[in-house]
Amino acid sequence: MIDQGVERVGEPLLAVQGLVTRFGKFRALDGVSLTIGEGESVGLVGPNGSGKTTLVNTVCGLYPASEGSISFAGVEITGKRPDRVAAAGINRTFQIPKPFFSLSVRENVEVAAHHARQPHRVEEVLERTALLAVANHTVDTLTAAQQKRLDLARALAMSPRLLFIDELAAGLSPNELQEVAVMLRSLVDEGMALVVVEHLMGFLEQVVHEVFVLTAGRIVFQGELRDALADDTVQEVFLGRTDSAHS
Ligand SMILES: Nc1ncnc2c1ncn2[C@@H]1O[C@H](COP(=O)(O)OP(=O)(O)OP(=O)(O)O)[C@@H](O)[C@H]1O
Repeated sequence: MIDQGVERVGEPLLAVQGLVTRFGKFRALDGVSLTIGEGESVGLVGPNGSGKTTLVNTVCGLYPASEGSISFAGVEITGKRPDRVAAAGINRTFQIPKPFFSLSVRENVEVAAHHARQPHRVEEVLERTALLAVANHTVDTLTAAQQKRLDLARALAMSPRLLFIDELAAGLSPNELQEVAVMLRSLVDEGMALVVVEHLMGFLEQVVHEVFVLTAGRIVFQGELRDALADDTVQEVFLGRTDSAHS
């Protein structure tokens, strides 16, 4: 069982303080501090290699924190195993989904639901992620977009309070992107907190309230997306790719 602790009123849902993640001598995260409130939806943007996935992996317990602390709903989770972090209510999707390929879509979601904090309706998750029609198919028959939706379905089946979305949009068609944006927005409307790692600003602006801009393992901006795009430091960070960042 995860350390239950006592949830304090007014605590942010996620509080990251002075987080450093080292690979050898390289500091992929170099003192990241941020808070995310219950039901907030934020974007995490930054150039390739700036540390976005490392931040997700460190919060989720896949990488050990070298320094700093992470607490969730007032309970320290620094150094907890990924399954303990998930049991506490933090789930995530992967840039490259890792389903059980020999199982059906429904079985994949059932496995995740088995570990849920609260019993969850598998059929509801399948419907919500538009996978009901292929629920009995094995995963190796799915398109790339369906595999991404399955990854999201598995995360949702665990009833997270905070969900990290790691570049879900890459490789989706404009229609699929729009559907995913609407689905994520509905999760936020229902009170789930979201952290969306994404390069597509047009997608982000439909889903998040504000963004954190990360470069070289440090947060250099926090605020509304439109202010981020007008910020000198942020423009410098994206120098050479500012145009595509608006797409
Ligand atoms: N397991 C690892 N071992 C060694 N170095 C790593 C590891 N994971 C990430 N890094 C390095 O840490 C830095 C941050 O990588 P990370 O994947 O977090 O960046 P990112 O912002 O998510 O990039 P992208 O947008 O390309 O996904 C990079 O220099 C990367 O090479």
